[in-house]
Amino acid sequence: MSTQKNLVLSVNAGSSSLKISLYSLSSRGNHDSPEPVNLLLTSSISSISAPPAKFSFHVLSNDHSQSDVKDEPVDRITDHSSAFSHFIETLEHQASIDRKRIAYICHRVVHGGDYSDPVQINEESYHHIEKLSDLAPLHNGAALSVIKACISSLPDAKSVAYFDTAFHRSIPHHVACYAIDQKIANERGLKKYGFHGLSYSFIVRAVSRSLQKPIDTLNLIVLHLGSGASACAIKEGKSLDTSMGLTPLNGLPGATRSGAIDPSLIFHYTNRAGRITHDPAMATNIGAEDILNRKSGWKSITGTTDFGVILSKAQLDDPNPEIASHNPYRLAFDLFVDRILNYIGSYHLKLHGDVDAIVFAGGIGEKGVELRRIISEKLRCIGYRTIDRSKNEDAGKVEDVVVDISMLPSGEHDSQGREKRILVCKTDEQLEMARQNALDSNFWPENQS
Ligand SMILES: Nc1ncnc2c1ncn2[C@@H]1O[C@H](COP(=O)(O)OP(=O)(O)O)[C@@H](O)[C@H]1O
Ligand SMILES: CC(=O)OP(=O)(O)O
Ligand SMILES: [Mg+2]
Repeated sequence: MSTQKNLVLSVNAGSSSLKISLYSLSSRGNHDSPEPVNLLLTSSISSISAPPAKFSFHVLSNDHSQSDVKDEPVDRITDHSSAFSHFIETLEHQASIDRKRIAYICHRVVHGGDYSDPVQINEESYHHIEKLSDLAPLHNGAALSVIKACISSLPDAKSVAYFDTAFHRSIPHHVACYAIDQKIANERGLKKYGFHGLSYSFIVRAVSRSLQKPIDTLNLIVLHLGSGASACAIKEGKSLDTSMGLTPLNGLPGATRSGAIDPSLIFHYTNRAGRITHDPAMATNIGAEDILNRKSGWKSITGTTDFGVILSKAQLDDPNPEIASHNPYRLAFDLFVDRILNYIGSYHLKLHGDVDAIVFAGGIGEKGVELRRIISEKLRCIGYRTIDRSKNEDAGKVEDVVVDISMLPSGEHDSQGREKRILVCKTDEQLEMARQNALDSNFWPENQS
């Protein structure tokens, strides 16, 4: 058994899930290898916020059948930290991998404030991330609880934080600014930060490779639709605008999040609209942030956080526009389509119509066949390709990371040479972090040529 310390563990604390992947570094100096890391195992814990949580574990080896677990309900997983402990126990018992070989643990940290690069966790960076927790109430605290668990269960590995916000540092100042007193905005850092950045960076690279088009020529409208959902306008490979804002609450609705509302709504919703507080004396206060982050979205409209269930019960074949007034699943579906179209329309204009592709990603974007079909039909009037029914239905079944689901008459493109395709991308934030880690000379000086 190898004892080389050359493994990278990537941990992605989403709002409702924990996704973990373990990689080894590809042969050093092998520039032909498409990725600088090789996947050894993956694990995911979903439905953390809608128990029982479901645990999956998959080892990539010739004989992995004995160690595989698929969607096993685990009652004792109640939060991200217990989810991570369950993973570590399974790793110990099911996989013959020596934990001491893990050199780095990459943590997806959703809010990084003004950090533009990954940072190694030490007392100072830990406290900085902790201070930002109020700006990502469903995420930063969960990521910190996993970082703590790693420090105690994997003491030989170094933890590094990778930030969702970093990708959006290219958003122009006037786009990131809110129309409020600029002195207060500057003092308090009140601006659009944007999230899902690790996913967007992965997607830009994957689409560039798939379309064989350099990143700095790529214009995309990407829809990352998961428990949290956002849209991003990407110009020449960089974020131009995105739908989430100061916090991951703004923009599209999500599993338990309202998305954009008139900010005054909250004062009419409840007269106890205080802020979320960590002070136990105030624990009974139903804060505005709690209502909008945890008690809204699909859960509040339909009772389920699972968009797959919403699609199956939305009676999408019924063309009656009134159906949404008595079918809550249809209401959720129609409302989501409406909000997604708001962003596509606006980003299409911001990109002057020069768009290479609309990309669907995230759990809903990758699995929601009907959502893709209905949105794509509405995009034909602005020049996007018709989607191919069977390519759309099979997108989740093929191995490819990027699947073109549009009917594309070969060589056809608009006056700017852009083909306006519709793509599905199996995004992978864990791989994005591991890749960035493996290529970083600060972490692997001996691995660089
Ligand atoms: N068959 C399906 N069709 C549409 N959406 C689905 C399906 N299965 C799962 N989903 C949605 O995918 C979401 C999870 O997406 P994911 O991107 O993995 O979430 P997270 O934000 O936790 O990372 C679930 O909350 C569920 O709503
Ligand atoms: C930023 C965000 O909402 O992330 P997730 O969708 O993983 O919860
Ligand atoms: Mg996610």
